[in-house]
Amino acid sequence: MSLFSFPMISTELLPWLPLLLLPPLLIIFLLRSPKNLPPGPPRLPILGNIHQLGSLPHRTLRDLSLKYGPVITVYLGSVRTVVVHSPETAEEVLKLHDSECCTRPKLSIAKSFFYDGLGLGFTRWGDYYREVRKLCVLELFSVRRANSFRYIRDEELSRLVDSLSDSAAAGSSVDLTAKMVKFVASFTCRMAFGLSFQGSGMDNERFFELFTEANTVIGKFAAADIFPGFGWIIDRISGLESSRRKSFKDLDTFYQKAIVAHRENKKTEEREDLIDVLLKLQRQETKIGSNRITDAHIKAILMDLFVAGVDTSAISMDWTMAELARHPRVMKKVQAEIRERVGDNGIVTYDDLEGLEYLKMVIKETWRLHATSPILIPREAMTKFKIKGYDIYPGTRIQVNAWAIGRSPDVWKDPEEFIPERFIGSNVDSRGTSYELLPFGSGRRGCPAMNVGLSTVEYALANLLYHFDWKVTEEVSAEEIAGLTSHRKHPLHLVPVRVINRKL
Ligand code: HEM
Repeated sequence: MSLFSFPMISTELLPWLPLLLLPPLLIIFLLRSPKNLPPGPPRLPILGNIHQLGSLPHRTLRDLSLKYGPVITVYLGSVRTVVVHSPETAEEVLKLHDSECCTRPKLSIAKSFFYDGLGLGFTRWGDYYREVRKLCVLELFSVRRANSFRYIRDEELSRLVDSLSDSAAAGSSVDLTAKMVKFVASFTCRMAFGLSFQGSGMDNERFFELFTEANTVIGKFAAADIFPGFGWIIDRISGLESSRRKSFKDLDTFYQKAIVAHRENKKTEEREDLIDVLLKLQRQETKIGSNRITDAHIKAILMDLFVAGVDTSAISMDWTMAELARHPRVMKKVQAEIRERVGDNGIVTYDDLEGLEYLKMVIKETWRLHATSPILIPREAMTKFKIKGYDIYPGTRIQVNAWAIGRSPDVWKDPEEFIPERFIGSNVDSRGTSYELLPFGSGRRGCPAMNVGLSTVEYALANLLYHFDWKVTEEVSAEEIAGLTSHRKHPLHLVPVRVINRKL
């Protein structure tokens, strides 16, 4: 046999070839398949564990963790996902190994809705991400900038209180859920776009509609993210792809018109809004990484701001008011605190907020029971590391079950009860340094705008509780529906009773 000829296999052996190849293939498979993974439930081919997760995955995952331990592996289709369920393991992910798993997985929504990773929330880790986050934190979410928009929050709050006062005078019940979403959305719209625009046919009402549509589309589960290769076909057949495309196109057109209106000086609001800030940076040829700021960058940042900022703040207010309606003792106590501090000044000011200790406990207790983002936004491991001794391999998706940690009997006494007093003398903080309570996440991917979120929620709630008593005329349910965020299932209907008569 020449040195370069292939060894010949006798023709009688050919039918047995598959059988002969099986043992070496099996050995290769076993050697290559990852070892020492966190435990988890058995999975089905193709589907993985997706059929077990149900409509409220944070609850199902918590139940699985009771059986398998605080770190579990589940498969979303073919995507290996590790979910952690205790403060210690959350700290391992968000602090100890933060730098090794601070990227986001490549999700289809990032490409189709978030300008292919030009924004923040769904952008992969890297130089670009670091630069865009720095720009947002310094220029858009700073305390100084937040303070410059206080007047908008005041005006929108005054509008909300006036409309609630009208309902109070008529003795009629209001859909407080809708009113609070509208309050946050209007505030955010004015902060980003200014009050109104001339000649372009757009207004904040229209944007509000577009935004509501977008939230529905974004919350929907995409097959492309768990069945790489063929999931996109399912999304196309189910109509998800086309509804995402339509919603994106509508918002993109809206943002573009807003940018052009600003360039042409057609906005009516005198004061500087966020588009002004971003356009100024564009004119100054400021760079994000090696790129000059384009309109696409500005639109991507606006998209993040609306998607990440409006829903989360409004949901936090909604759950708090619902829990207060369900717990009259706590409602009375928090109102007494606010009214005693503010007296007949006619408005709760930002300075008053500092002294409202019980209100802060009420909000924390609400976030403990109802994490706005129950399993946070997924991360992805970039290197191999260990959590609680288990091996986490690059490419593994990682989720932190903040909802389960908030209800863990290992962490909290009477975890299912709404007892704000549990925070008296406790140093558990909501800003991402206490892993028992993670309303804003933590680490490199934690919420970059928590100051804006916290002050909106505290300020609005303090004033709603100062100006009105709230009569409960129907059962207030704590049922939830989960998407990217966790909403209450039924709108909150309460009857406002005006108690402080001085106008804002
Ligand atoms: C009470 C209000 C808010 C709550 C409870 C909240 C909560 C969160 C949570 C849980 C995350 C995910 C953190 C993680 O995965 O570790 C997040 C991320 C984010 N939030 Fe907030 N948020 C609020 C307000 C806001 C506001 C007002 C804005 C913008 C104006 C905003 C912008 C963002 C952005 C851009 C991200 C993505 C960060 C990244 O991936 O790098 N949030 N927020």
